[in-house]
Amino acid sequence: MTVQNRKIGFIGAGKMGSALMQGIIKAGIVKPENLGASDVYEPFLNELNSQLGINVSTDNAVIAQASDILVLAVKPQILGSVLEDLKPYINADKLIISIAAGVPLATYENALPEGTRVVRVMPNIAATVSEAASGISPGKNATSEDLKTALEIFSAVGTAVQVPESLMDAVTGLSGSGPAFIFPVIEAMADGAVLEGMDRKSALTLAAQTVLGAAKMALETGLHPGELKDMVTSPAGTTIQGVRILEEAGIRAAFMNAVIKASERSKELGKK
Ligand SMILES: NC(=O)C1=CN([C@@H]2O[C@H](COP(=O)(O)OP(=O)(O)OC[C@H]3O[C@@H](n4cnc5c(N)ncnc54)[C@H](O)[C@@H]3O)[C@@H](O)[C@H]2O)C=CC1
Ligand SMILES: O=C(O)[C@@H]1CCC=N1
Repeated sequence: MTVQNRKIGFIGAGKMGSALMQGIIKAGIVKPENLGASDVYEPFLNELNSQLGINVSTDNAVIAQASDILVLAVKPQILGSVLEDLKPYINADKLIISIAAGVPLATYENALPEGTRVVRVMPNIAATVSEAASGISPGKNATSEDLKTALEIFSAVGTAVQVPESLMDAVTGLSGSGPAFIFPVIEAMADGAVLEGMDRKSALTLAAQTVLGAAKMALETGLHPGELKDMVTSPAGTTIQGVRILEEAGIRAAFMNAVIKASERSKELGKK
């Protein structure tokens, strides 16, 4: 069964919930009238209702009852109380998809009624522009159809891969948090060009397109990133001078450590 004609509800319509809803509507896999969202903050709901034409409510129970697929998009820290509130409205006919960082599948399976079908997903904010990178792990009661459903939803807003649950914290540190590691790179590279005299708008356009182009080459050529770097660095040229500066600054260790630290924080959030 495809997701078309099934009702998808979001509990939490903040940054990630609304990014996903925008991406899903843009992809056309679900009609706005089959999409719903609840949040404690009414202005977010009003905006989504007027921009996307989806159903909204400040009552989680209303959205939970109306949905075949329920996406949990609230902070991990409040998930426990949200699961308690939702419990009376959940049964084995509904598929629960959670995007909360760190929280293990077992937490949902233990908190919700016996047999509840849960899939854990870690997407990223680029769902807004249909370029999310998502890791997906099905829970013990999820069927192969449920996994297909999750893959269909998250492939519609970018690229989605199934990963063992043991790697979900690594997915969180890498692609979940990753956009926030790259935005400062774009900003800082643009700053360099501004310092050289370029206007800010052109500098940001060129910096962002450079990141996009490099990412596309890595994905489409399948070449090792080191080989791609070698294609740019002419002997005694400009690039190798910049590469040396980045290596002196410890850029590789900095990025590795950022991913590791974020993954560790994901593990910590899951223990609460
Ligand atoms: N922001 C991101 O890039 C990503 C976030 N996530 C996960 O998505 C989840 C949401 O994160 P964000 O959207 O960034 O946070 P956010 O703070 O923007 O959104 C959370 C929303 O939940 C609402 N909320 C609070 N209590 C509620 C309740 N009792 N019932 C219903 N709604 C309630 C808030 O008003 C808020 O709009 C988190 O679990 C996070 O780990 C996952 C991947 C990427
Ligand atoms: O920072 C966070 O906790 C969330 C999870 C991944 C991206 N944002």
